[in-house]
Amino acid sequence: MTTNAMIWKHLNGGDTVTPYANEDLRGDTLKDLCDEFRKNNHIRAEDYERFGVKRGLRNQDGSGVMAGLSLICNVHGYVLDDGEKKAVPGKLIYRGVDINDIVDGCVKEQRFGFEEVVWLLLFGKLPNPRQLHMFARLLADSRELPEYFVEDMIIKAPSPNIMNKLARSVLALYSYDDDPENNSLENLMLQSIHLIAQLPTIMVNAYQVKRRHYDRETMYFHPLDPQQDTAEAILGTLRMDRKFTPEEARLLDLCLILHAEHGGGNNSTFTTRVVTSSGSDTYSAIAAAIGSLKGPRHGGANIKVMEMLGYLLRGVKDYDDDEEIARFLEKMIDREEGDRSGLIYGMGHAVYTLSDPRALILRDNVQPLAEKCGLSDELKLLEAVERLTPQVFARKKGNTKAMCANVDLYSGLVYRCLGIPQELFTPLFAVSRIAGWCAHRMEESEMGKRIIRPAYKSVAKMSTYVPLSQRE
Ligand SMILES: CC(=O)SCCNC(=O)CCNC(=O)[C@H](O)C(C)(C)COP(=O)(O)OP(=O)(O)OC[C@H]1O[C@@H](n2cnc3c(N)ncnc32)[C@H](O)[C@@H]1OP(=O)(O)O
Ligand SMILES: O=C([O-])CC(=O)C(=O)O
Repeated sequence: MTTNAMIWKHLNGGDTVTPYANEDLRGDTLKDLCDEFRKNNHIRAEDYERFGVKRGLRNQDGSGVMAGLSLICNVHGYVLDDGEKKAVPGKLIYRGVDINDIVDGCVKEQRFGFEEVVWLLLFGKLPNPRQLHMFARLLADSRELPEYFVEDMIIKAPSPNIMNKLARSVLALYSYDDDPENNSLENLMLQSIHLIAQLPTIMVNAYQVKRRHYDRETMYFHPLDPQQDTAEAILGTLRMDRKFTPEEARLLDLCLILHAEHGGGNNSTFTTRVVTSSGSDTYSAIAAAIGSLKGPRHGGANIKVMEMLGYLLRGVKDYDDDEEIARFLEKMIDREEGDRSGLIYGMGHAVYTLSDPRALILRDNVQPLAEKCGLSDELKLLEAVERLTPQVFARKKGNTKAMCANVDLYSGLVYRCLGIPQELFTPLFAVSRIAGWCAHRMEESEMGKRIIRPAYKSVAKMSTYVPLSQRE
């Protein structure tokens, strides 16, 4: 019997009752409740325009409403020419340094870059060799979880969804912290370093327990090796035989570099800033950000891309036939194919127009690997999605707005080449993006100085209070 059922039984004097009376709710009652909601809740589309509401905090041209100043990142996707938005190739700049230069530097020197990026994001300047060495060792030494945390919080409370488990584990770490409510810079720094180091450990442990509990497979709890950098630690604890090649670890490291930060306005980072601005604790802010990233329009799109690929592989007969693929994509937009959401995952972006630099780097890296990994058809189809979606949109919606592949289109193929299970794709995004979240939390806490509080225009009509006995 589940805990809920037991509590329910207790409350009902020993009679077993369905928890939350779900059985009753599933029938007509639930339908009636939803009908009641629909009857009383409708906002006319024209009212948004009438009251100048910036839906999704967007200006008329799709650009984001300016919500703050930041030193951390610049996401450059268009230029304004005489007030008009002009599409340009995308640029991603961490603390003034172009992401392409960071990647090229690490590739040239054949070394890991994630630790360097975390330092850069948190402190504001590239580390020197001594600082980098010290910081990489500090992160490695901080990866262990508190005593009995895995037993009490992960093994005893598995989740079928690793993002859900990450959020719950981060919240649970609050009670293992001696000073969780202290929002001084020193304490935020300490908590940030611990969380950045521990999230990969939580992810792998949560996955192993999920395997055992839900998939009835063997789970492995390999000890951490304090000599390993983040990407190596992930592969070394995830794989049954603990083995991986330096090339594999560097490819995973590349993914971590690319996902680490994306400005203050992306949904999960803005969530961090919103929660931080209320003065709440680090665990609440990071758990909320994980919840945001999980969504299929944000980081969760990397799993949805693979699901979409499955629909394409099954639904398209000739993978070289652009017309057939385009027709399938049109049906996806019309909610007749795919997951019926109307979305083509991995395509489109709130800021980028001609290109997302991360998607280009990931595509360049997966192209030479796809055949060896047995993913040639998958790559061919994703390239077709990238090539054809803008045309399909132009045909369907009659607009020629520039639209590009985003970071989520090719990341899943890279992970597949590394043998990483699909359910870890979004958690890996979180393991990397937590660096950006922490940097923004510190910036918001030190420099924001105002609770974030936008307004909602009320369009409700006044109505008189009617005593209960007189209501129909
Ligand atoms: C890490 C990341 O978060 S990257 C983004 C990952 N998400 C995805 O890949 C999901 C698919 N893409 C999308 O849903 C969108 O492109 C987003 C969420 C990324 C950006 O959304 P927006 O900034 O609102 O997009 P934009 O202003 O260009 O689009 C407006 C219209 O095009 C639609 N649209 C944009 N992209 C897509 C898409 N990939 N598939 C279907 N429709 C789309 C929007 O739903 C909207 O339609 P409407 O005007 O009829 O309401
Ligand atoms: O910036 C955005 O809106 C989404 C995105 O690409 C990210 O968070 O990496």
